[in-house]
Amino acid sequence: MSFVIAIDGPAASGKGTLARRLAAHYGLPHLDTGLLYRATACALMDEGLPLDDVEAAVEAARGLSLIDFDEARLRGREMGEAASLMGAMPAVRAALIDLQRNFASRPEGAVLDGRDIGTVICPNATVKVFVTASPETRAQRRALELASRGEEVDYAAILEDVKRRDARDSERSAAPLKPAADAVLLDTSELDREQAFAAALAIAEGGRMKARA
Ligand SMILES: Nc1ncnc2c1ncn2[C@@H]1O[C@H](COP(=O)(O)OP(=O)(O)O)[C@@H](O)[C@H]1O
Ligand SMILES: Nc1ccn([C@@H]2O[C@H](COP(=O)(O)OP(=O)(O)O)[C@@H](O)[C@H]2O)c(=O)n1
Repeated sequence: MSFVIAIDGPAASGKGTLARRLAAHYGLPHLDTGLLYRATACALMDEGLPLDDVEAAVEAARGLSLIDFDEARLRGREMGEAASLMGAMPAVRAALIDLQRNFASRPEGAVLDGRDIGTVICPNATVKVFVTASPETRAQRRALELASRGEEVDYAAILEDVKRRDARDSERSAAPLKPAADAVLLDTSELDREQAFAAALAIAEGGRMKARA
């Protein structure tokens, strides 16, 4: 039976960390779909094109190749902001659907994390988790992450980034950030990485058992 786990949530909530660990636990492939939006923005920047050029963004999205991703660059602060501009363009979202659904349709299943996995990309996922944490907690985690990557960090500016991105992602017309009706909410504000993983694993096991029954 194919086992698809959809993890959604706002910026720096811990989606990627949980998705990676669940994928390793179950031996499933993992796709961080935020990287698709980040790589689309990066392609425009590299060509010196404005980030509101919809046609160029769609072309860049269609031309993405998962194996070419320079993750260190894509995960920088500037690219997160630019990616959310890409995510607000319905045509860019449409151009990325097939790649994500193909990834999710592997026979064994897959783990995908993003903003619209449970609502749009994989509405029939076996398990859906919506990960949240307070904006202050998320900004703190992102600041530590960026500092560990060698970026200069300003906590107040990162908190502003997180709030601005939350608002843009939640208020856009196409696939806004929101929990699917059948998603389980997981607030990790008070949980360390191990506790958050244990909670996510319990949710995943619950969904797996239910699907088998
Ligand atoms: N429960 C947690 N407690 C503390 N730090 C965490 C927790 N979950 C994730 N992190 C850290 O927070 C940062 C953002 O997590 P990440 O999984 O990349 O979030 P997202 O994919 O939602 O943007 C990473 O540096 C990660 O190691
Ligand atoms: N499935 C997805 C994934 C990301 N995105 C967009 O891409 C941006 C970057 O996503 P990300 O998951 O890499 O960002 P973080 O949550 O890691 O900060 C988000 O702010 C969204 O606007 C999206 O619209 N849909």
